[in-house]
Amino acid sequence: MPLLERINEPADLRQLSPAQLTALAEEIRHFLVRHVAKTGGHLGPNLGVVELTLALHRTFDSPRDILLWDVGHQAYVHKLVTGRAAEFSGLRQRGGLSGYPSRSESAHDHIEHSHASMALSYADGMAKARGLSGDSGRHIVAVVGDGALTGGAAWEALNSIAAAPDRPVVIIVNDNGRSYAPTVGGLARHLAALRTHAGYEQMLKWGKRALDGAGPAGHTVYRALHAAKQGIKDALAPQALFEDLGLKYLGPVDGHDIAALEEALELAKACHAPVIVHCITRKGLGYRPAEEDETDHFHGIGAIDPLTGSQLRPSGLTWSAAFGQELVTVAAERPDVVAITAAMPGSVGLTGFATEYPARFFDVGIAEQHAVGSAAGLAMAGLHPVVALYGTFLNRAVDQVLMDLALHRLGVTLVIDRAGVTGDDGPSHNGVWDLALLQSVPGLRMAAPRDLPTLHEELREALEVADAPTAIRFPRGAVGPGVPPLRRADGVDVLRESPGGVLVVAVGALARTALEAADLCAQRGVETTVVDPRWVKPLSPELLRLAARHQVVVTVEDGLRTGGVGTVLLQELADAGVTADVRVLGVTDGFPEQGTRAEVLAEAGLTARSIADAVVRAVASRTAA
Ligand SMILES: Cc1ncc(C[n+]2csc(CCOP(=O)(O)OP(=O)(O)O)c2C)c(N)n1
Ligand SMILES: CC(=O)[C@@H](O)[C@H](O)COP(=O)(O)O
Ligand SMILES: [Mg+2]
Repeated sequence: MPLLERINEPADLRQLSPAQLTALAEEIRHFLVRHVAKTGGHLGPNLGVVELTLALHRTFDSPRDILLWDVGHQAYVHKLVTGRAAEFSGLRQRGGLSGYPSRSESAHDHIEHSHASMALSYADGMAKARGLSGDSGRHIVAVVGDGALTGGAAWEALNSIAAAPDRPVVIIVNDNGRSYAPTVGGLARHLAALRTHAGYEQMLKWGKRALDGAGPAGHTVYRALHAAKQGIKDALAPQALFEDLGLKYLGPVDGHDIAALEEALELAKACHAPVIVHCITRKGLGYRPAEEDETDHFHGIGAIDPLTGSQLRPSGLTWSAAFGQELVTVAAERPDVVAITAAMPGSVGLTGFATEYPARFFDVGIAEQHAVGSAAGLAMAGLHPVVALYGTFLNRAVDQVLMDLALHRLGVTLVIDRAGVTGDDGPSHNGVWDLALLQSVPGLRMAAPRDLPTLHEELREALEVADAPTAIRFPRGAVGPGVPPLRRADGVDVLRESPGGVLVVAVGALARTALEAADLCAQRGVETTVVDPRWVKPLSPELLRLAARHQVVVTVEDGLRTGGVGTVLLQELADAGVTADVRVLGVTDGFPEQGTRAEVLAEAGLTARSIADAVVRAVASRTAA
């Protein structure tokens, strides 16, 4: 019987011999490749934490002890050893296993969102609560990647954790040297310097073994060496930043050597003080296509051929790639244009720009607030920064957009990728907040391209704005076919025109769906005019004039219904005394259950059929009134 089938709970791991643990790790790697190749997911990160997860669950007693996973994308092995192997065929699917920890799945799970650099804050809070409850026997362990450690929130928590030696937290730094791309910055350099410790520690071990064979004299020499260890350490290796903060530092430890890991974890457990265990791991370990993938070691993949690692459903030209290609073109004409990413150069389409213009490209690590804040500095110096990030991660930098960009009226362009529903990455990844959040930013101008031509146009228009922040937002996935306008009036693209009294205002990439809905309406005797406002903040006066000429106005946006474009239009029409019947269609549940983008959009009533139903109902109720 496969060993994995014998593991129903972490305690089962403690019965295994070292040889069985090695065999189990092998089985787990095969299991991960077999399943994630079908479902897609974070294969590379999870292949890198197999031994670490086994050692953690053998040393600590979850769920009595708390195991926290920063980001949580690397918790598949944790799920496997906590009784969920049978559910992996439904990973990241509607009604299936979440791609992140989920309290509804298991008492072993705690943090459910996927936003980096927060686990240490939970650990600090839980440690304080443990102190108040007197439950000193409970260990609190947080696994934080080297990438997540570049996030400011992690240092806010470390500052607090280090200040309380009587509030022990075990911090596992899972250091594989990468976020997606190699982790950047001074911290990454420091961790790398500490990693060289590995050589130093090996040298000590070798010295011990060699001297052990030399009898009492050898022991005397080794004891002298060991006594001088701190001096040697300071001389040969960098003084660990963490120790200067007041945290104990253990490591670096080979993150794939279960015995060495357990030795270090037992030491950490016995520390009874805040302690860092610095584990050196390799993302993608044990699966050659991931190991050899220099882009991101299969950080996050779609379905692949497990034999070759090749993508089964290549997506064609994505919005991210289209943006990146256009920015490279523009940058040739605009030497003032610079680009910033928060540790996701490939995902947001900036790899080409980074290659062409390395001096004008900045990866700030997983630090969105700093990405926007540093853009303010670049703009004040006369440059035009383009900050490319995912919609859901922009949320944590809204204050910087408000106070550092808008208040100073700085020409910075935010390129908001994965805007709108993403779906299979679960509720914390949908980029549904940007349209509503940014509506509140004074002076900020926002565009939502519907296809490639409008992406190019609106990006260039945004880059011309030097006295206010601008934002361009587009969804995950392929750009799709063009949607040519019949005509453009004062910035508004008329996509379909009819004498009927219904106006459909389609925001961004949903324009094509809105046109399909218009066809369905026509089949039911309702003729509609469909327009794309292109710039959704501020709304064009022409849009208000168009709306005032129609009895029914239906707005459609891939974003929160409350506070989005439709809400603003409704308010502006009311302010102008327009009596049109306005129906706002958008995402009403900000935290939809995971599923495909199509499933979540359907649930939100944003399919062609559901939009057509809404239009026909609005006309019927208007007629009845
Ligand atoms: C605030 C935030 N920004 C960006 C991301 C996207 N993201 C997911 S995992 C990841 C890299 C994490 O690197 P690390 O913490 O080292 O974990 P590893 O994947 O190497 O195990 C990033 C940037 C995120 N989850 N949260
Ligand atoms: C965990 C995380 O935040 C990222 O890895 C994210 O899952 C990537 O999303 P995309 O697959 O849309 O790039
Ligand atoms: Mg990493």
